[in-house]
Amino acid sequence: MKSLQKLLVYIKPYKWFAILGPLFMCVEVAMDLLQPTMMQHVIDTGIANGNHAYVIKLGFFMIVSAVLGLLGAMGSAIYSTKAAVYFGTDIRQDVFRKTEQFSSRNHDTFGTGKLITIVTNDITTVQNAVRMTLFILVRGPFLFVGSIVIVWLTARELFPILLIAIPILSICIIWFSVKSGQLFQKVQEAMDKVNTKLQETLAGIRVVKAFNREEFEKSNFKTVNDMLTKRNFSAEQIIVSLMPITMFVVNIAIVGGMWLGAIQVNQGVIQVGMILAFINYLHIIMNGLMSMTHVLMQITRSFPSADRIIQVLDTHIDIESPQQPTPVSEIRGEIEFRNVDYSYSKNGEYVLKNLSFHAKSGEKIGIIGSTGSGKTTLLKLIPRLYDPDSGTVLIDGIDLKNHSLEALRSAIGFVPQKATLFSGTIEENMQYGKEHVTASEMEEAAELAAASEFIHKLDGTYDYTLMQGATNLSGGQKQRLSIARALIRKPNILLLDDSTSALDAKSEAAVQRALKEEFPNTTVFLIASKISSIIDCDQILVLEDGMIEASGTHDELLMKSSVYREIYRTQSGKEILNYE
Ligand SMILES: Nc1ncnc2c1ncn2[C@@H]1O[C@H](COP(=O)(O)OP(=O)(O)OP(=O)(O)O)[C@@H](O)[C@H]1O
Repeated sequence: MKSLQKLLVYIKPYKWFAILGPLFMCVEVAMDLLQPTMMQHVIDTGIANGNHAYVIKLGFFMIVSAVLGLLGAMGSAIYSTKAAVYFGTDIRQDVFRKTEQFSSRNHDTFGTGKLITIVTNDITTVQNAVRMTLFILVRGPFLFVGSIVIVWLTARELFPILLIAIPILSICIIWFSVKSGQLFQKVQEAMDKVNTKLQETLAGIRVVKAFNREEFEKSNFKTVNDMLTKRNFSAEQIIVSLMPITMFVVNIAIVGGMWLGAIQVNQGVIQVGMILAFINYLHIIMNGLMSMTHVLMQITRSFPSADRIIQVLDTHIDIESPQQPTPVSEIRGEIEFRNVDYSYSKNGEYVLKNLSFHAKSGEKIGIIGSTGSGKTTLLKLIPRLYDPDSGTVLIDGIDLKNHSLEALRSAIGFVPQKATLFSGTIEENMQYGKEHVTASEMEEAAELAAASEFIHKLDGTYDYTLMQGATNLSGGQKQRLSIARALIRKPNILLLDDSTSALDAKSEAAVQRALKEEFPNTTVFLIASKISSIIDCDQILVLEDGMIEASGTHDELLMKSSVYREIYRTQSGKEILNYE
């Protein structure tokens, strides 16, 4: 409820549409309410007395009121829809902007499946609730209250029937609205699971096929899909069973009205036209109540959706640029970790434990260690994708948290473990590295990343279009493009997370050489699984279970690190005998 109220600020810019919609609706409702009374007069005054002129006159008024009603309904539909659609568009834009600002930890908390459900389903649900509220909510109470008032004024003899029927109808409607709200919350949760499963399976479809796991995934998907169907079914059942129940109550009321009316017509108290008008008003009352119910259901259904949207919009972004960053003319790339601890979950085990090291500007730092020892996590702390739980990371002697986030990230070239490229041309992907990139800059970066040769074989070279996930490139080609994209910005800090693993030995050597010769002042962090990839580094960090087991040059580590020696022995087949 509160969340929906909070979201209503998004209607402010479209307040005129939101006012005009219900105003037009008032015209329609007024015209609808006039019809039965006019009909009553046509029967009781015109037809009963053989007054043809009166019948024609009222018939003309009835047509005019029907046309006005139609115009009112159209105007209301147009303006209500405009207000609701723009409202939804603005929220979608803000939710997208917010998720872009999310830190990696914020992302981990929500999960991609849930975020997609929020941007697609939840916003549409809230948008529909606003549209229906503007379009129908005014209509429902107006028809309802208007009919009751008119029956009181013109057919008071039949009013007792309403006194019984209306409370019964109201109780049914309130119960159905509350129940449907609870059930739709469960529908949304089931929808999250379907989205997450779908996204995961589609992203990994090649692995699914290669391992012949189609049947397994099919049955997994069936489980979550069946759950969604079951919950949808329960929720929809509630909605569809409301109409027959309401109809039943109204029909009983009509029978009661006719019975009471017949007695009074016999006694000469009322005329037949009044009974017909009363039955019409009963139908209008039911229509009004049904409209209100649909809106109430849509509104209660939108509560959980609004909560989830607000959850995103109100999420505290745990990594933000400082209000007053320490002014620096240029980030040189001297990096120091001081007693850094990091854990992915608040009370979880530390992935990095009391980590300390110092890298001078322009140094090449190799990182090696067993799987899950924390290498990638260490790298991710440098562009502040995560912040340490304790300890400090300093660049050029200044705590990372005091650097402008934009300036910091602009100084860094990052090549993630999994080469992530976007659908679009190669040039557009290069522009991720540098916005206004020239043809010669692209060529230079591609050359350094050993990507030029294969790009020139592609149809359209830099205009070649990559499909979603760059599935029309090989793993090695994706890696090279990903490296070129990082090099194109001539970064002062370059982070390579096992980025040459899919390159052949010759290409890897070419990239290593290019880094050394063309980027002598760039501090490079190079995670590798092969010692040969980091053998020439100025400093190598050996990570073991989140701690630095040892650091030094290749020769120093052969002397002092048993872990490093073991890796070397396994990879080269050589024993090192002369260590202390
Ligand atoms: N987003 C995450 N949420 C929770 N735990 C994570 C997350 N990412 C990594 N971890 C855990 O943190 C630990 C270190 O992971 P990390 O990716 O840093 O290791 P790594 O040394 O780079 O491994 P590899 O050599 O396999 O790439 C692992 O135990 C991993 O399960």
